[in-house]
Amino acid sequence: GRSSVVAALTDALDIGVDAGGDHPWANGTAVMGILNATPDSFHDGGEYDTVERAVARAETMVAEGADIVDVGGESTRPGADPVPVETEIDRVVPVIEAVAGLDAQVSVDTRKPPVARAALEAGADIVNDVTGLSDAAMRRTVAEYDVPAVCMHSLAAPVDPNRSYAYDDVVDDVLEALSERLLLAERAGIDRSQLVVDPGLGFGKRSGESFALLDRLDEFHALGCPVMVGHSHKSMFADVATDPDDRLAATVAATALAAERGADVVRVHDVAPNADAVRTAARTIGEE
Ligand SMILES: Nc1nc2ncc(COP(=O)(O)OP(=O)(O)O)nc2c(=O)[nH]1
Repeated sequence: GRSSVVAALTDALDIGVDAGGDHPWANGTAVMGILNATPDSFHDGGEYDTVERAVARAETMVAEGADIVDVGGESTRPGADPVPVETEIDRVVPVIEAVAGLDAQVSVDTRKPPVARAALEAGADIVNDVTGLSDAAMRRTVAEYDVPAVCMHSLAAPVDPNRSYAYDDVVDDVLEALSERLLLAERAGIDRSQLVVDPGLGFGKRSGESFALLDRLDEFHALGCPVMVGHSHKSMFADVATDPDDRLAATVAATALAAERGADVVRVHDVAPNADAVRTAARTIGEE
């Protein structure tokens, strides 16, 4: 049943989920295609290391049905090399300028306020911050540009995959942490209706915890925002996949489950198969 945290949040907030407006998630589950302009992203690092290759990839993803293209210039995987601001800007801005004209919204996946600002100036529509807008300067930037922002849960400390993080109940703990982030954002002048929450699968969560967050994804609507989930090819599927190097089928299955549980955005590498899963779920539950 609903946890006490969810009940408390729902009563306290008592606001409906504002998934409306002209946002890509306004009608059903939106598909966010991942475009990693990095040399070292865990799944597809280095594949789109020139602007031409990145733009071609974006065009393919839009043709396959991506509602949003998420452009990232720094890998978030544990132990990834940190990227200087200027380098990250040099990676993402030319791609965003070239992709902004496609028939999809563009999000910038960055934790750095100057990169977000440069990306927004270059035509990005959405800020995707894996630190949950933890930097006050990022909150000011999102408020100033008045754009939608993804507020993802990840642990403040660098993630050490060997350390087990003691959650009492991972869903309750992540819900409470995100609720605090949303209040901080509101204090910075960001309207809750421009925020999307994301439990951050794999970020400081062990496999079982990521699956619990996926199972109870709908409870995140208690925060009053659309809900996004990123699971594509992640290590949570390592011991689920027949071939450990091929996690596509597990990813697509999880997409269907997330859509059935009310996900407003799914963040994936392979757009066409996951768009099929979204439509399959919508057809099954009668939303299409
Ligand atoms: N909102 C959101 N953003 C994210 N950004 C990166 C990754 C990690 O995946 P990927 O970008 O493919 O790998 P890397 O960080 O190595 O580039 N996961 C999420 C996620 O789950 N949610």
